[in-house]
Amino acid sequence: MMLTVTLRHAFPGFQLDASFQAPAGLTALFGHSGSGKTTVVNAVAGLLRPQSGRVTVGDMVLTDSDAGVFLPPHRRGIGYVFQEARLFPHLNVRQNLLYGHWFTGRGQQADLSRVVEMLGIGHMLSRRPAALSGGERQRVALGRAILCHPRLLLMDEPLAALDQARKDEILPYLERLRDHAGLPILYVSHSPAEVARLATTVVLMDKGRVSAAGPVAAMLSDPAVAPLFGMAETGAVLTARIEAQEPDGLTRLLTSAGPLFLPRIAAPVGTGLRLRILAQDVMIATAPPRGISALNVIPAQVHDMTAVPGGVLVRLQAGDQMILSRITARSADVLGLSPGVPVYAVLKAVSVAPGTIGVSRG
Ligand SMILES: Nc1ncnc2c1ncn2[C@@H]1O[C@H](COP(=O)(O)OP(=O)(O)OP(=O)(O)O)[C@@H](O)[C@H]1O
Repeated sequence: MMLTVTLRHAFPGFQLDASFQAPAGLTALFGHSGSGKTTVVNAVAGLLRPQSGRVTVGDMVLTDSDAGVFLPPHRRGIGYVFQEARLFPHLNVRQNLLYGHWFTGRGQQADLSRVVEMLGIGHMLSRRPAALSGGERQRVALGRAILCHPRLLLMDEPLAALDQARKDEILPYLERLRDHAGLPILYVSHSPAEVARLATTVVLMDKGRVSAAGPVAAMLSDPAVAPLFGMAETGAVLTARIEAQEPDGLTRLLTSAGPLFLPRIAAPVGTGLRLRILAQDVMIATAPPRGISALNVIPAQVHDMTAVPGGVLVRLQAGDQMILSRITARSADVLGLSPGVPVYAVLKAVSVAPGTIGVSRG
């Protein structure tokens, strides 16, 4: 199932001209305030009729200006999750989940059980929303959206109103949804950390246009794109698999670039992970360093170098993955770096915060 979007719409002083595709998985719509994200979401939802455009999910046409098609919001089969959960305060969790479902059959029961289990909300079914934390309320809102059997989920900054602890609590459920629901999720976010952890596809918006779009790992390691997330947030995403839990408290990971050691990650051997490695945490050496505390020394090759404010962003090819490192121009010069030069990327084990590590299927 794929969402395809082509939109043209003019407001006084603002022109939207955006096209992108969102495959199954989570597509993050990312961009500055005023870049047009909400306008895109409204047009996909059917709240804004674009002056011209076409929106389809699978073989279902939601909007087609040429053919005069414009389905109203309630006929689009879209599940919504907003910043605030918007649950009914007088209904308990179970009633909130089932709101809008008329018939009670065995299929529906099985559905409910599956969703309740996926979101870990079984123990709160008889509680009212007032007795839930913000994160728990958002899980119920997710459940309600899925139980309507949507073709597409629209999420507009669903974590923005939560503190970090509540965000951490709900992120694993969003990962499960992304990996198991089998439908496109269009997810508006301002947070590079969320995009790095959750997105399958990233669509970058700038002044009403799509300035770049593609798979998350390629997007976040692209020197032309990464700095737009902010220099301190610039970093590549690596996929890895837990290979062993070591007796001294480290977890040994396998990546295509070689082994990686991080402080204990509480997940079973074999679990697929997604690691966000910030460019400012990666050092470069031209010979294998000795007598150094950093545990991770990854053989790599300079792919390209881009001048950025305060230094140079070096893209390193390690195995079939890309790592970014931000160093000063002087260091780049002293090391004699240029494309093709073999190097070692050096990473402190503790620089990858446990809360930023994502779990992915496969
Ligand atoms: N109904 C409207 N009438 C006129 N201008 C509008 C209307 N809706 C949006 N705009 C303009 O379109 C531009 C894009 O707005 P939009 O809300 O889509 O941006 P955004 O990327 O979602 O921003 P934010 O991250 O702040 O929510 C803005 O300049 C806004 O003022």
